[in-house]
Amino acid sequence: MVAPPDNDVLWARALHYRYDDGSPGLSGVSLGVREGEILAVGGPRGSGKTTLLRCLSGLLTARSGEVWFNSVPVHTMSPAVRERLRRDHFGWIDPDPLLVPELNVWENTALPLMLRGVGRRRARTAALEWLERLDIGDGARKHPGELTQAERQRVCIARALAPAPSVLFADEPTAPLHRVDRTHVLRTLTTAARSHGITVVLATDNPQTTALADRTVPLLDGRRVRTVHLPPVSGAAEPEGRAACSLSV
Ligand SMILES: Nc1ncnc2c1ncn2[C@@H]1O[C@H](COP(=O)(O)OP(=O)(O)OP(=O)(O)O)[C@@H](O)[C@H]1O
Repeated sequence: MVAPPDNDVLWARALHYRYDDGSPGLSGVSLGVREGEILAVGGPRGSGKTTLLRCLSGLLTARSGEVWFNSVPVHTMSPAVRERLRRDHFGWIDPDPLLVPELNVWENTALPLMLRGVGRRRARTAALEWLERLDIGDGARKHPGELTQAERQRVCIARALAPAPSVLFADEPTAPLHRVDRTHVLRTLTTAARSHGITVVLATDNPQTTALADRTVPLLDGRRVRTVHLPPVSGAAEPEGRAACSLSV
């Protein structure tokens, strides 16, 4: 087992994953994520973005390959230890805004903090601060059923940021939002992550989203690819004069 570079908060080597029905999820993906970096995982639908985030976060165990978090091997951890790692150090945002319907907005937001042992009053204060930042403070006492889908997603983002996780995994976090909302929410998310030193791994097929990241790792058919921009073809009119192709690396 080769130890990962010191400055990578997350490091994965040769990850392979296959679903129970035989669908290939990942075919030998390696990558490193630096501390405080906002890394976008790009690629079209079905390219393996969600599978990669799940393997990196310990939600799925790769069939082969290694995942390290702060130089600690995750791939050899027992399920219980992996669960604790996720609870204490990782945050997750899904494309679908799932909240506990019986709890109000601030209680939903405070839940991960309370699961980490933070007292109710402190957890409530932190939750309210994050809800304000995401422009949903007025709805703190409402229940999820009284919110729009976009408002519920803002709550999910506040809930993921409130415990200041070491790494935030965001799987298409703005998928349910309107275009106008999208930029604002993404900027809030990335600014908050940067100011709190939170590393973000963001799955997206949206160029607007990748533009806010420090770096993009593109996937295709479960493999990392490198996009190569070819020089303009002389005599051809723009934009057809430029072409791009993807190579497996
Ligand atoms: N639960 C599952 N069972 C079987 N196959 C799956 C499952 N989830 C994903 N796959 C398959 O694994 C491959 C990678 O899917 P994945 O969801 O990781 O891609 P993605 O890039 O995140 O796509 P999307 O943007 O549609 O979510 C696809 O071929 C997909 O059909």
